[in-house]
Amino acid sequence: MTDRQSPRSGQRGGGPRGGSPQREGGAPRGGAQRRDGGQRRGGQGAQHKRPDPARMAAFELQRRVNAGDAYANLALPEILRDRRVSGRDAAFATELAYGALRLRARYDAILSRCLTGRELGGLDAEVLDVMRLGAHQLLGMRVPVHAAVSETVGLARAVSGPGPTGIVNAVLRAVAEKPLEEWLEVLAGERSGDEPESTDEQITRLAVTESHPEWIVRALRQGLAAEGLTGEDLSAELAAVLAANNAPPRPTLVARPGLVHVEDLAAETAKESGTAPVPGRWSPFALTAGGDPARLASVRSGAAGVQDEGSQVVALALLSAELDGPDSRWLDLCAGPGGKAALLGATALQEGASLLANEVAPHRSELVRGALRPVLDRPGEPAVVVRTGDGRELGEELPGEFDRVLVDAPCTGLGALRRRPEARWRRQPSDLSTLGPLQRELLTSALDAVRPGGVVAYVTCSPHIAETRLVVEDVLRRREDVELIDAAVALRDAAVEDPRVVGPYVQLWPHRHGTDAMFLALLRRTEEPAASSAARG
Ligand SMILES: C[S@@+](CC[C@H](N)C(=O)[O-])C[C@H]1O[C@@H](n2cnc3c(N)ncnc32)[C@H](O)[C@@H]1O
Repeated sequence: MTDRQSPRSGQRGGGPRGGSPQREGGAPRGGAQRRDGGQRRGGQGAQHKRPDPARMAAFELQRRVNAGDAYANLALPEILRDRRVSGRDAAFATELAYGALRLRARYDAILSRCLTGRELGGLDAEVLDVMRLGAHQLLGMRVPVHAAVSETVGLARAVSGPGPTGIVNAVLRAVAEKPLEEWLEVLAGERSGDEPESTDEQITRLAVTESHPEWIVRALRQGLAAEGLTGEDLSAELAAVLAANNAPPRPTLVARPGLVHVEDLAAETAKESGTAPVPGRWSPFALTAGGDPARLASVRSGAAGVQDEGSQVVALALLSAELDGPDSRWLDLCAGPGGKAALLGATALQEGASLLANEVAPHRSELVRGALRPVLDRPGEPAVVVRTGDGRELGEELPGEFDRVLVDAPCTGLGALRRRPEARWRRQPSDLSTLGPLQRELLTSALDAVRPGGVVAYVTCSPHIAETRLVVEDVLRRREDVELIDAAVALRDAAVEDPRVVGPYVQLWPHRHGTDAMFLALLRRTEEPAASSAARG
């Protein structure tokens, strides 16, 4: 234990980090270093040597994700372990596979322009995945052309036999003829006449050049427009957020208050990784560091964890919101896997509050238990407790019981696309029709569970207005015992000094804040529970 640094008294941990997101893991540009320490020989003799394990690992991940239903972040560690790929090779494999997954639409558009007399869809799926990996080495990783082409041809031979090697070689050589900037101009196309680009044209163009499904480009545009952006500002920010989604973030750590001091965690990470950690830009408990967080003793003990700064600051904003009366019973209604619950639980322990962390999925409530392990099962009251159950029922079961409630609602996750390379291709607009009613019911239940005068934070890791402000406005319309309070004020009190964050809703953005695109609304109960039920009826 260190001295008690509370979210409500903590100081910001240093100046703005600034700069754009870094390349993941600092992978080498000229091709991976071989596990035996030898340097790759580029093109010479590559036709007859086995593909290197890093590229094989990247290919296997592509296949598992594109042909199956694997999640890249879960499958990759297993693949790297099985293929004994580690260190710089693992970083190379990660950057290669994640980049090819994220930028699939961009690369497919380029590859199809380089395929003469054939349709991309007519290629074997394995061959197409090999080509995507080749394209990313050439255009996204600056691997020298001879190495990228010959290694990719070797990979094609290893996975599909000699048949496709000719076409892979020809297509990649054509890809290599232009740098990325020129390809992007080609994809953007020549527009004739002086007519300004229409919104639909802009969305179609960006969907290809920035590799996102059109419905997501449209949703992000709407989210930015909801903040009052128009014209060139809107276009510039839309392009910036899409680009930010394509840049892998470095993992951010949280030093859970009262369990480890952020400066001690910084010293630990510096020792472990050999690189200087960078203090958080917003959260006083955040730092960004190189190396593998899982190797840190503080992470293994649960005193620290990996947590995006956006997630940290929305939880801190709930605790900063002004409250009259008691402030000792907190609820996290949708707690799995437990990142925000762990921050709330550590603070609860410091401040003598209790926390009920609720999660509907049993396997995810086990994850919550794991995240909360340093603060669970402490003798005496108040306590940090994990419950498995449907959050929609909690408002009726425990009406008016809590002073502060977090609803971190299940959502499309469109705010975290940069860390989930396949998510943009898996999510569908139809997901909103199941999530919308659930989000409304969970928020309603949270408002029933909070006492009059208490505060509810409605949070999503999505900037899609259908799951952010429209949900809140709908619920507000149906109840007379709830008022919206300015989340920007609470966020400022908690940590975030950014004049661009204007209430009452708060929307963080990866291109502005370097965080996931977290949404936060704060609502206060104003009447007795009975009145709320009547109003809901
Ligand atoms: C966005 S995640 C929460 C993330 C979490 N707060 C954290 O910081 O780690 C939403 C969670 O809500 C859970 N969930 C979905 N439906 C629920 C329900 N009816 N009641 C409670 N939890 C639910 C999901 O299983 C998921 O774990």
